[in-house]
Amino acid sequence: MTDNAVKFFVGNIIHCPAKLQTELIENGYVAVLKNQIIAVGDASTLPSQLEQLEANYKIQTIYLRKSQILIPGLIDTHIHAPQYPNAGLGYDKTLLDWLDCYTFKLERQYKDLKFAKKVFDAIVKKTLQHGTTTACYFASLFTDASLVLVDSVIEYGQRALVGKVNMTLSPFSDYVETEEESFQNTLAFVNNVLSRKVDLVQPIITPRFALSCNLEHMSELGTIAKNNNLFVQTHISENVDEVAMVYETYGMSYAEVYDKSKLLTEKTILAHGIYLSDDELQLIAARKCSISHCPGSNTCLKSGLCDVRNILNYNIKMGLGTDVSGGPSPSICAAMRSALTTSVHLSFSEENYKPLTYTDVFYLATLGGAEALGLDNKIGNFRTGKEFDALIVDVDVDDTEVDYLLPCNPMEILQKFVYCGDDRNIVSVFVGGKLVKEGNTKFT
Ligand SMILES: Nc1nc2[nH]cnc2c(=O)[nH]1
Ligand SMILES: [Zn+2]
Repeated sequence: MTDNAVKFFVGNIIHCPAKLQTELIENGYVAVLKNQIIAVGDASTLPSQLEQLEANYKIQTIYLRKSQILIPGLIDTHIHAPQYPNAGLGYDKTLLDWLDCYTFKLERQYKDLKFAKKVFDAIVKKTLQHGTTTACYFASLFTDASLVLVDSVIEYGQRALVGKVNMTLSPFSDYVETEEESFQNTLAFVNNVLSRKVDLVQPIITPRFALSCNLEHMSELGTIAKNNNLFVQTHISENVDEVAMVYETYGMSYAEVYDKSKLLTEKTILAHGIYLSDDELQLIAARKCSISHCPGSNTCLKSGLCDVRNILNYNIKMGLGTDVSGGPSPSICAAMRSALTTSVHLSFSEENYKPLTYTDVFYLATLGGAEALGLDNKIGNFRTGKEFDALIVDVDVDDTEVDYLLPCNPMEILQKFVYCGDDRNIVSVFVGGKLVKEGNTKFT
């Protein structure tokens, strides 16, 4: 497609204009110039739109089929790129043993930058294939390997936050760093990423969790985040043994530990949050942090059932995370399904509990994720002025899970995609207006 052309995507469009709200623009259009959405509307007004623009721009029109919908790109708010080779493995353990027996042993291997490149190319390509237009990555403890992930993300055109992992406490003497190394290497990583001046990619400060860093170290990392206006990501309250160990170590709640380290800000993404008390949720809400819900991981590591409805009631920003390889799947579509299952399971033991619906998890996977990552001014839905991160979803593709035997209306197409779809139903993926995955869509 020509770069200075205005592209009109015409057909059925579904997005979330606000928290937990879903809008269908039936027979609508989204007009895109370069990376930006310049107009959204009803296709009946298209002739007058085209007339206005034709004098100055080339026009390209992409007509969606009846079995297709245009939706915003999916957002993974928590994923560990180096753990991808372990996806599907090690679920005989729970969190703390899983870290020692499987995860650290794999993560130690990323001094080998050839191995790093192979894995990072694979995970970036795979997540894009599954429609993840934005990912918030835990990269490696090693700075060079973390920069290899930045290379892969830039090469394949994904939008991403990438963090060098920090940990000074670990069972392995060759997989740990001193506080000084952590501080210096984090600064070097941040400066390297910022110096590339790539709009799509930003560094994020990444203390692993309260059991791998001490208070002083976490405060220093918080200072780097503050001085450079960066986001912070870490884990919180994922597993009962972990929560107990944090209390034993610090004599205060998990959220208080991070608050004491000045890590709780409106630019903080906390993964899991299953066992947070009301006081902790109030504190997290007051600090305006986000929570990444990782239901696939919470199930496979037998961590527990996270009550999303309860967290949303505190007005805490929330998105979905695959948490590969705590979670087995790199797909946010799978995470949506897993969030639905978890919510239904919660409803079995709580009277009058209203389980999440397919549109609720669609919100979490799109605008919710954008809000959690502080990117809702840029992406998350099809508001004019935002960047065009989008997927064309088709439920009538040969050789997939979905047989399209009876016509579906657009909301049913979304519902089918959420419950039955996979990457084969994502026929086109756009990041910042650029086509990064092309399926069987006709460009006219
Ligand atoms: N799920 C998960 N939880 C963690 N807590 C600390 N590190 C990790 C990790 O790598 N994965
Ligand atoms: Zn994680």
